[in-house]
Amino acid sequence: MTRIAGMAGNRGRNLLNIADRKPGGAEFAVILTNTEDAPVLEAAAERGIPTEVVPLAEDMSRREHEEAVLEALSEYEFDLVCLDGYMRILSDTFLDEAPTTLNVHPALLPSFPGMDAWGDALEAGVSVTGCTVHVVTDATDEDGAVVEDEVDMGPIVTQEPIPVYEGDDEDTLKERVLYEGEFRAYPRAVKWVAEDALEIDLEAGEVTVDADTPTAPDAEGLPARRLTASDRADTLRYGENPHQDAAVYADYTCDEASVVHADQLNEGAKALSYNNYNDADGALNLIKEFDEPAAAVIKHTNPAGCATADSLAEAYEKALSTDPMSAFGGIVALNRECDAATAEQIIDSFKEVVVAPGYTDDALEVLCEKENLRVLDVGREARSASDASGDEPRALGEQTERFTEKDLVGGRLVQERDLQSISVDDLEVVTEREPTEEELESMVFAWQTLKHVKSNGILFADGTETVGVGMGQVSRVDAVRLAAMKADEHAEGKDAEGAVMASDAFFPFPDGIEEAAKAGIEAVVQPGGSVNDEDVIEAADEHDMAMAFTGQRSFKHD
Ligand SMILES: NCC(=O)N[C@@H]1O[C@H](COP(=O)([O-])[O-])[C@@H](O)[C@H]1O
Repeated sequence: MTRIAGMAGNRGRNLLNIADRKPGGAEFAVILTNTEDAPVLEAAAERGIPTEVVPLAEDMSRREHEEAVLEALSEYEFDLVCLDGYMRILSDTFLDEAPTTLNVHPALLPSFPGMDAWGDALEAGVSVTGCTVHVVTDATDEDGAVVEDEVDMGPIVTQEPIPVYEGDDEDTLKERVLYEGEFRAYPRAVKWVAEDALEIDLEAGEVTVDADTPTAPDAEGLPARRLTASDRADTLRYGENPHQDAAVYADYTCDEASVVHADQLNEGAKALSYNNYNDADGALNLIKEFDEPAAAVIKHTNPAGCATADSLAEAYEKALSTDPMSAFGGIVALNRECDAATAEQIIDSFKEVVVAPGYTDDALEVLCEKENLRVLDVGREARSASDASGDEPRALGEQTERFTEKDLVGGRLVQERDLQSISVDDLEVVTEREPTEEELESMVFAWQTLKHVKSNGILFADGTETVGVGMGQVSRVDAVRLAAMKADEHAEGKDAEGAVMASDAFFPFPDGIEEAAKAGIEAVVQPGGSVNDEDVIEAADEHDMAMAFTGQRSFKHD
């Protein structure tokens, strides 16, 4: 276990923070100050940490004081020294005898060394400053006099950026640097030491972080520390509910067609709400799956219906007729320029938002009749390559963003987007009956659509249109029942008879197949991989169903 000797001149906030968090299990052996009334003494004592005071007597030289400090510390065992506002420059007298000594400075060194890091940062007009944890190196000459250019210049261990906001003064900026910056950076550095992950080469002036530790960058592109910057593009009326404040932030490096960067063509209409953004993003992601003309209607991020067809109007009609009641107040996404025929259908029932890669003039006129229908254009350049007139435009379906993230209390989950895309060749038929050509096409469509349904998700499809969606159930068999109920009670002009069922994970028991058979399902696509696969296949064979395994899952939990 790493034991630390802390040295502070005043409050020692960083030392106390480290003492409370014990990064990598590190603990304090002692905290020493050179000031008798330093507040850190009481706070350390409260935590049961031994303290030492080594005042700087008037006639004491730098080296004599450092020798006295070493003497006081000789009572303790420690393998790391952490400075925190210890306002004495240390010479080789101390540093040669002490183990690795770290300090934190409230700026991104080598910018703004010295005593007024915040003032200097504000005066320079930087929009980002931060803090630096560095190894302390000798900044004195042979006589023990300070060499200003050497102060705060030891090898950098880690840094933390902090934005400077419009209207910041020294106090507000200092607060942010000290608490949001230093409270992250210093424990990180101590953790690395405690995990033996740091290699410090003082001669070369270099610090390297051992690549085998979980804190080091990994080869897959998931960085040890994720720094993302995005700009507030808009303050929203409210969040998911009226009592929640919210804003949308934009990442200007994103090349992909996106709702965040879409133009709202009927500017006079209400601005998009938090839920509109979220649902429209889900809708756009769904129709990016398809090359053929595709339409989807989304409610609460789940598809109420989705279809591909020869024309956009036909695709929309098929998507809507899956569950027109649920589609009320929904978000429509299209993967082709919206034409007048499609627009006429869209305004036929209440919809909140339509998002498409462009609109004909006639379509726009029709859509703008509806005051509260927000019309979003994701841009000509985002159009499907086949029907865009520009020079090699980015295809709408081209997905360039690699990761998604979800905030958790105290951290966040980051993962690669689910960019899986299957073809008929990927399907492994496991039943006695082979699927027909139409069933195979339907399986692929159902699978790509199901990727956008919350788990546990079940989707019934006929041809390339949905007929029933069972979303977000805590049991798979209930999801089947829900899809069957939707197909039976809500779908218009179609039902589950002879349809294909897709399941986003394997069936753990044959009951899901039994329910599907009752609904009229004749073919199933699912990942496979259950210990009960044999029983599930047997149930499918009994009903003369064709079943194919994808070999991969398509969970979507949020
Ligand atoms: N170059 C070192 C340096 O500037 N250190 C600064 O002193 C603070 C501690 O003082 P405090 O105990 O008064 O909060 C530290 O938080 C750091 O920002």
